Amino acid sequence: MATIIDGRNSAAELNATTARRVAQLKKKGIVPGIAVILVGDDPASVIYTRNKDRKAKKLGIRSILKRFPADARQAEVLATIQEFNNDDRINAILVQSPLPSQLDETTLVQAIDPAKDVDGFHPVNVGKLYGNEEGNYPIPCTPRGIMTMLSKYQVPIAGSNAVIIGRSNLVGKPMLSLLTNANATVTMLNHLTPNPQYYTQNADLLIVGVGQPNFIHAADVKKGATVIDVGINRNSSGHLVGDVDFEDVQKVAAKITPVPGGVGPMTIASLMEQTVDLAEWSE
Ligand SMILES: NC(=O)C1=CN([C@@H]2O[C@H](COP(=O)(O)OP(=O)(O)OC[C@H]3O[C@@H](n4cnc5c(N)ncnc54)[C@H](OP(=O)(O)O)[C@@H]3O)[C@@H](O)[C@H]2O)C=CC1
Ligand SMILES: Nc1nc(=O)c2c([nH]1)NC[C@@H]1CN(c3ccc(C(=O)N[C@@H](CCC(=O)O)C(=O)O)cc3)C=[N+]21
Repeated sequence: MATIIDGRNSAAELNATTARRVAQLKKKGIVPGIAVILVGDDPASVIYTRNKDRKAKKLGIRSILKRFPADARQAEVLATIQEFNNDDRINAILVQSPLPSQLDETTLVQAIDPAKDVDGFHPVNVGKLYGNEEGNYPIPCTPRGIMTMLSKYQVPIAGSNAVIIGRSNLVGKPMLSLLTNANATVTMLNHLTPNPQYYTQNADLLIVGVGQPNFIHAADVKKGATVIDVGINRNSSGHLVGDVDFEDVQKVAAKITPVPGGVGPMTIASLMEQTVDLAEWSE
């Protein structure tokens, strides 16, 4: 049976450190602040923003949620981003995705001050990660949380064969940069990849971010592999499930993340960590 990589426990540990860092900043009169912009009422986004808001307040981080109706205009969202850019009490800004189709996500993300870009989506920060640059810059929170868990559970990365399924800007692409920078040999699959098992069966580290329940079974996985399930789906009975058939895959994997309780809680903890990073870097 596989070791379960416990995201809740890892998140609790990280949040304790973040709370101590917030307390240190408060002694200097600094309160970290995050602003989340949510347009419309995509159910997953509503849950995610509520969890973030709750966690931020618990850790002593100022949290502002700015909500717009689904028919919001580009100019008004843009104006709000400018306001947060100019607000000294806010050092982290996040525009929740997905956005309604009348809004241009690229333009909105590029309007965020790169020093306040807590999602690490601004092209300046994307470029720094891609270039493996030194120094302080934000990186996407889901991949960051995954790297933290891999390190905590001593999963070897350098010299490993890593396979990522999915190529989004939020998950797959930043994960590709982080693993490549850490000296893994990385293969990234998409929906047109012929014979995906050819890759997955040779993966020491398999990262799955597709958005389909039961996408990965034991037969797809190399014995002794580490499997990271990023997917968040509802199954036919309404329960939250990942992309990996957990019961089946845990028979062959050495280490595996569950859903819920895996990547999700670490994403939020990493977002809080990075909010405090940005506050410290801007001191
Ligand atoms: N736990 C967490 O913290 C987070 C969870 N998520 C979850 O992770 C999942 C992925 O999110 P996100 O990256 O934003 O989603 P996207 O929908 O943007 O991307 C999905 C990716 O999966 C690929 N894909 C779809 N079908 C196949 C297939 N049959 N074979 C190979 N690849 C395939 C797509 O390929 P192609 O590009 O070719 O279409 C695409 O690149 C979702 O379930 C989301 O809810 C997301 C972010 C954070
Ligand atoms: N700009 C932007 N940045 C994101 O990082 C981003 C986004 N948009 N859009 C949506 C996805 C999705 N996402 C999740 C984060 C935490 C949980 C999470 O906390 N999950 C818990 C369970 C939550 C529950 O029980 O409902 C778990 O997996 O255990 C889920 C999903 C971040 N995303």
